[in-house]
Amino acid sequence: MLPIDLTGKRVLVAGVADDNGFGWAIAKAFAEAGANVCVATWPPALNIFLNLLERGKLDDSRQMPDGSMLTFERIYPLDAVYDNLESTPADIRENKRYKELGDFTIDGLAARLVADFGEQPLDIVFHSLANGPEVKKPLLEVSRAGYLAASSASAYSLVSMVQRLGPLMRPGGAVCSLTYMASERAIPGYGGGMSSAKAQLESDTRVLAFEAGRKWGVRVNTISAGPYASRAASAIGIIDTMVKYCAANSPLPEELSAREVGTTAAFLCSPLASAITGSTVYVDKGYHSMGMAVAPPTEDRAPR
Ligand SMILES: NC(=O)c1ccc[n+]([C@@H]2O[C@H](COP(=O)([O-])OP(=O)(O)OC[C@H]3O[C@@H](n4cnc5c(N)ncnc54)[C@H](O)[C@@H]3O)[C@@H](O)[C@H]2O)c1
Repeated sequence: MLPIDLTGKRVLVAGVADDNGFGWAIAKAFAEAGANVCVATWPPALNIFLNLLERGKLDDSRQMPDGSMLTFERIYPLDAVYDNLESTPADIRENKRYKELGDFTIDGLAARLVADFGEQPLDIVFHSLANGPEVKKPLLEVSRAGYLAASSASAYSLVSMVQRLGPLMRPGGAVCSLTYMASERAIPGYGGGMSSAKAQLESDTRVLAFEAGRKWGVRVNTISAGPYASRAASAIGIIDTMVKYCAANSPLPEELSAREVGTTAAFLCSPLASAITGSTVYVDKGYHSMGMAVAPPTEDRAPR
């Protein structure tokens, strides 16, 4: 057998706050491949996530195929909009959800990883986070602040993470993120400048792959996932329509599962993918390859 074997590797998955999103499925796939998994969680969602875990509400989702339970080596607070505490606005540092957490910035995350595990603590960094406060607004109505906030949380966060975590990665390391096809085709309803942020993320993936490859031997890729009804995606307001439309019109006429994104992530970040870098890899049942809709989603033509 040709195994995806990540035994002895440490992964950081940034953007896990429940068991509904891609981040959870990705963390689980890495754990199934034998990696030690740390996660980083947005401070406003951290307490709820810790409570769900403590009260056993996520135990069903924590079940691993071998009968063991998914465990995280560490759960770090992270607001990926902030690079260091000095440049973080006082109202955030003083906010009740943030002030007891220590350094929740990307610099703080890097420092905690070094304090907990030593100088080169990481093999894999997975960026599974995005935020667009005006995502429901069409681009024609998006404010400058909303557009820049989407870019900051959803695109520059990756650049900053590679800048700060790249030096902590062991040789053969891999970085990966999640993008969406709205970066290259117009998807009505995916607003707020999020389409622009995803275009930045994909372009940055190519440039970071070159720079981080030459500097640290680290690979950088992004997975372009099909629509999936996570918590963040539900905020768009039309995610169910997007999921049904894609399932009805894809070469593989079925809904995408988070696990399919997780297993691709495990492969892409494993030594089996050692020659893949700078790529946008579609995990969308082939929808990106279509040039014409087959049919609108209707009740009698429901996806399998
Ligand atoms: N769900 C989809 O249809 C879809 C499709 C393609 C790509 N994606 C991408 O997948 C990634 C994961 O999203 P998801 O759909 O699994 O939803 P999700 O809600 O599970 O994940 C988004 C995470 O980002 C976190 N987050 C938001 N702002 C943050 C910040 N400033 N700092 C740190 N964390 C922050 C949230 O707390 C949440 O945990 C995102 O990049 C998203 O754009 C999603």
